Amino acid sequence: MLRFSTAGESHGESLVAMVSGMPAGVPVDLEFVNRELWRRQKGYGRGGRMRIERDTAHVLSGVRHGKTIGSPIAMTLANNDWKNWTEILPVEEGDPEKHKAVASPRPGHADLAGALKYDFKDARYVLERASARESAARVASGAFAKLLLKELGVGVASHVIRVGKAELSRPATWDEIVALQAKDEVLLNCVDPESEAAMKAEVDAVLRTGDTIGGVFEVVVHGLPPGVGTHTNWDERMDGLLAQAVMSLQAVKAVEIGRGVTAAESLGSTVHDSIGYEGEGGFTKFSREQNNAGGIEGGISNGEDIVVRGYLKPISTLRRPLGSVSFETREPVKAAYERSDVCVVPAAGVAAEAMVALAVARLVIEKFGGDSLRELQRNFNGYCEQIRAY
Ligand SMILES: Cc1cc2nc3c(=O)[nH]c(=O)nc-3n(C[C@H](O)[C@H](O)[C@H](O)COP(=O)(O)O)c2cc1C
Ligand SMILES: C=C(O[C@@H]1CC(C(=O)O)=C[C@@H](OP(=O)(O)O)[C@H]1O)C(=O)O
Repeated sequence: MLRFSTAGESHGESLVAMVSGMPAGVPVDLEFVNRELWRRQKGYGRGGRMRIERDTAHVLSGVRHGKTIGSPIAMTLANNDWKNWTEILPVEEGDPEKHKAVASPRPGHADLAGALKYDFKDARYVLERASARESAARVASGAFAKLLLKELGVGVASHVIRVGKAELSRPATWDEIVALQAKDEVLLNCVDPESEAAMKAEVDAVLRTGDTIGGVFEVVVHGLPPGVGTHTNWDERMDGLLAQAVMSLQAVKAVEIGRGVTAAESLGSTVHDSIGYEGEGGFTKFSREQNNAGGIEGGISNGEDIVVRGYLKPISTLRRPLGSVSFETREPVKAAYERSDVCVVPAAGVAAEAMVALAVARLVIEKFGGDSLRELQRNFNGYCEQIRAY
């Protein structure tokens, strides 16, 4: 089974990622892994921390001579900011003068709930791990899942469809979304320049007022055959696994598959994707005129693009902080503020690509099996032949 886990605090020495269950023989392009990390650092509205970090994966195991060897892949990603925090977060008991406690919890962050739960008077010990810094380790792990999927002709990409009130004005094609990934500059990762300008204006407004803003990203999986995932058990359904994978990202508060949200207010006759039989293209001769289902029916991929949207709340650390209460005095105070992102929709989209790639790769490995890429590919191709001849 493909599994991954991460360790590391935001201002600790390093993030750690471990991916196990990858077949042997998958070509590993480290430049690609590092470019994925670069993409996650970008986007209009990110804070000062992203000028300090240069995320790079240091692979310790599981790869030899440029290919996976079937054993767990362990990676570290250094936190450049760590050295600036050795006095604030001393390894051993430090100078209390220099230890700046986060003692006025930020509404919306994990500070208060975490401090109560772990019995801390300093929410810094909570935010260190709650921080979305951890999503860099997810992206490094997800890059390996993408490399595997690429060998089967499956691609995963994301774009931004909303920032605040500014929405993408038209649907995007797969080619447009993929083209965004090749760009050397990332503004709001939007396929339409006019919509992107409107999104930028939303970010500019909150930059001026000391506020923050959320939005919606969309992740698309292209080239996946029908039949991945299953209806037979609740915890093996592809839609359920994708929802958990994306919802687990910091600040994602809703996940939508296909047109899930508007489907709830629409008639069945307009929502469901009529089935045709055109005899050309695709994995089978069956075809759809639209893809409101987002490529999943009954928890099983149906051969259309998988479409998953993540809805992000606005960032909770505000330059003009909300009201809070001091842990020490219990008096009303303003919530803590040091520095912060104000908009992270493009970055969250990149992290969600990684989560989606990991979830899909897990189901692909479960279905097609194989300890080596060659074996997996043989099983995959055999199945594709079978459904083509159905
Ligand atoms: C890429 C990314 C960057 C983030 N940056 C910040 C930030 O700078 N400041 C902040 O308060 N929250 C930031 N967040 C969100 C918090 O990590 C998140 O709100 C917090 O951990 C509480 O979790 P929850 O929102 O999922 O409940 C970021 C989220 C993502 C995905
Ligand atoms: C470090 C990253 O994001 C961080 C996520 C984050 C949070 O609270 O989630 C808070 C900020 O950290 P800092 O307080 O050090 O500025 C972001 O920069 C990253 O994305 O790599």
